[in-house]
Amino acid sequence: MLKQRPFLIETLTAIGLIAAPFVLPLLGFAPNTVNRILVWGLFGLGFDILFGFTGLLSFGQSAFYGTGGFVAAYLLTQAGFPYVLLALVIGMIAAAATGYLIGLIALRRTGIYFAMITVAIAEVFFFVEFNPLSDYTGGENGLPGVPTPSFNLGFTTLHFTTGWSLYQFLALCYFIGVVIALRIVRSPVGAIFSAIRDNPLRATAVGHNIHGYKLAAFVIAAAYAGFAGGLLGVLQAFMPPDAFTFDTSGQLVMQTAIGGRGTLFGPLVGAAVWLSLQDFLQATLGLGAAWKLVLGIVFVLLVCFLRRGIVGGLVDLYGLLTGQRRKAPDESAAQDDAVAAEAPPARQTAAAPMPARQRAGADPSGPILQAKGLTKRYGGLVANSNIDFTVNHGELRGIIGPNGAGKSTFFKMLTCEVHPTSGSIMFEGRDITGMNVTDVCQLGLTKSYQVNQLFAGLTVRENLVIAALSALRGKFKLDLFRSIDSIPGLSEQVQHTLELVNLAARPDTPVSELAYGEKRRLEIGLALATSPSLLLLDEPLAGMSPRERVETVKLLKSISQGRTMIIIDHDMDALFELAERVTVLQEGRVLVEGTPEEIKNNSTVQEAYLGGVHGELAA
Ligand SMILES: Nc1ncnc2c1ncn2[C@@H]1O[C@H](COP(=O)(O)OP(=O)(O)OP(=O)(O)O)[C@@H](O)[C@H]1O
Repeated sequence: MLKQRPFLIETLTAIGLIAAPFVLPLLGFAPNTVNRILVWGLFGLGFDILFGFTGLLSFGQSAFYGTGGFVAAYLLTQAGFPYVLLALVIGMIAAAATGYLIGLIALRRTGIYFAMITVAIAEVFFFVEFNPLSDYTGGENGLPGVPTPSFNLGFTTLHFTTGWSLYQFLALCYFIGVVIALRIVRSPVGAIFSAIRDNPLRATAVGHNIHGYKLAAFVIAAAYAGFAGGLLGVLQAFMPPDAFTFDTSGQLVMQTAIGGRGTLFGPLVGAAVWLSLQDFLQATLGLGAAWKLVLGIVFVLLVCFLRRGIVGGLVDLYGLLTGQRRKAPDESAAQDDAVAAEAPPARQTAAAPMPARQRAGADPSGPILQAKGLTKRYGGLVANSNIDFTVNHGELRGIIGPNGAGKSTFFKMLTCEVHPTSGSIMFEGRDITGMNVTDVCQLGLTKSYQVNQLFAGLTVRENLVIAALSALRGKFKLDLFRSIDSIPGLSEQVQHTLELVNLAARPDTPVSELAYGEKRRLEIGLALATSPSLLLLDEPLAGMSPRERVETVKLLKSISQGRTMIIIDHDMDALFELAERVTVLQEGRVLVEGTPEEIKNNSTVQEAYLGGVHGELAA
């Protein structure tokens, strides 16, 4: 998430764009090169929202660049449409609509399969442009005669023709593009984009409809591409057919990687490097087609030694100088969980319990959760068998069982991460069997994970913001231009959670710099920030030192006030101290259920644990 410094980046961008015609010629930049850089930069703004912020690597942006470009060029050259700006906007809308339809298909897959689908779709567009639609697109000849814009102001007419004159129009378009992109990445939607990039599984689990948000990012990128495609036709007075080629998509990806993804300005800087190198190596040194060899070497060096690109490298350098270095998401992820340093002891929190969600009509004295006959089979393996399980409002239930007893699978079924083979789950009187994890979280049932599932590239506060946004905004809302700070109750809820999990002293610390115990507390905080009425904790004490365990048990006690919780853990002493009732699972079945005292003295339970933690039980 970009830091909220109102208008600073916008002001610097405006100054840069105004100064460019005076400074860049001194550095040897021709106006046409600068104009091409601006078009690529605008194209890249949308792509960076998709790739840099949302983590979706598309190799098919040429499809939208070409669509927007050819729609605008067709209107202006073939259909006699006189308004250049309006034609550009229509082209942009056509590209966005195309992006919506393609996104519906491509986003059904993730990772490399998503990327492959985008390549295939771009190839289809290239074919369609050349063959069935060649009457409209000009086929291999493209569409010549695209006019430049002029605006009649009544008392005078402004003409933007070529060179620095056209630059003014392109610079204004780029500036508006930057302002819109900044609004988007600073909005709640922008925050959720970053969460999807860092950990889509957890973004889903804290209650966000990530498919909807990914589609939004895809459409935004397509809209930017469409507008930039239209500008290409205006810039060249000709809409070239190669706008649709794979080279266009590939060049955009490389420019973004060179300039720095997730920075918005990376694609512009990457385009400046690419185009100036091209001009210098081809024209000045006369290397011809061999210039790409040099470019390839530059690209490899940059990717190896400046992983966050030029802009990312500069941001890191600034961070180093000012002591606020932010690690790249993948860099953080690599270090996540490798840090098992001893955490500072947790103080017992003074924060009052956060209000849990209460469904209208729910009986606050009866059962909040009822599972009947819950069975889960993985092929021939029965992980859970015919489990009947009831938890009442306000109860703190413990679940124990030897390794492989089926505890985590049981939790996964309750939160609808996996669907039961048979049986049913009622939550607050509603049948949630077969629902998805996002909807169940929105109803007020969520869990903290056995293995940390944090947003590794974000800070502690930003992590909690992602979770709190789901409770405050629902699973999907397109408030693209709203400042995240303007959401009522958000900062209070985040602050409250920070205090509850004793991380109020480290809100701006990146996740990668947290000690292991702190990460575990943040893991619990992520679940808590969604305001659940039933909170499941899967081994919250796992991997903690004895001192951390004692402190975390205190923390769990304070969290449990006014909340219903189910805790799985192997630490019997801790669980017997916390829970009012304990359910023992063995080989996927409920072995016995009772008060901690009854469980401790139960001979069947002791039998189940013989050779394991029998001593602990007897203690
Ligand atoms: N996705 C899966 N595919 C196949 N088998 C699975 C899957 N998930 C769990 N199992 C199997 O189901 C059984 C129960 O696993 P589960 O993780 O629920 O146990 P657990 O009690 O949580 O264990 P632990 O205490 O070690 O975390 C195990 O035999 C496990 O190998």
